[in-house]
Amino acid sequence: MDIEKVNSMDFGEFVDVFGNVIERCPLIAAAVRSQRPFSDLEDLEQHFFAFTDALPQSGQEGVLRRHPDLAGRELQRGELSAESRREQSAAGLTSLGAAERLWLAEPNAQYRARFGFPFALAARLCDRAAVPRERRRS
Ligand SMILES: NC(=O)NC1NC(=O)NC1=O
Repeated sequence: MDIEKVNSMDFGEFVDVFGNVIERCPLIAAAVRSQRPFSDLEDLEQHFFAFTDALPQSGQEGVLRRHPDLAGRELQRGELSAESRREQSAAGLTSLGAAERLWLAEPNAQYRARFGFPFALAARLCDRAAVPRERRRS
């Protein structure tokens, strides 16, 4: 994507395109847009990092709370964002059987009960093909 194009996007278009860079937090994209112009896409990415890093702990926990559980209810109900669906699919979570889903539901619930937000990880990195050969366990 061309950075000139990004810098010239109006508010609605920018939030449409980048509103889910931080899962279900279009407000962050709206705030980042105010920091235009960006020198390139890496610069744009750095602004998202800087914004989320600068949030107080309560804000960062709020961001985590917006994440759907891995292989959770939203997936079953078809309510994942396109990005989450792609990520969970890359990790094989969209094709689990009922027993495997149940097996994951328990630790998900325990984690949420203990910390107050869902267990979250970059599911797409769980795709074996995305892990460099030398870092694979088996
Ligand atoms: N809970 C959690 O990690 N959710 C997710 N992670 C990810 O990469 N996509 C998700 O939906």
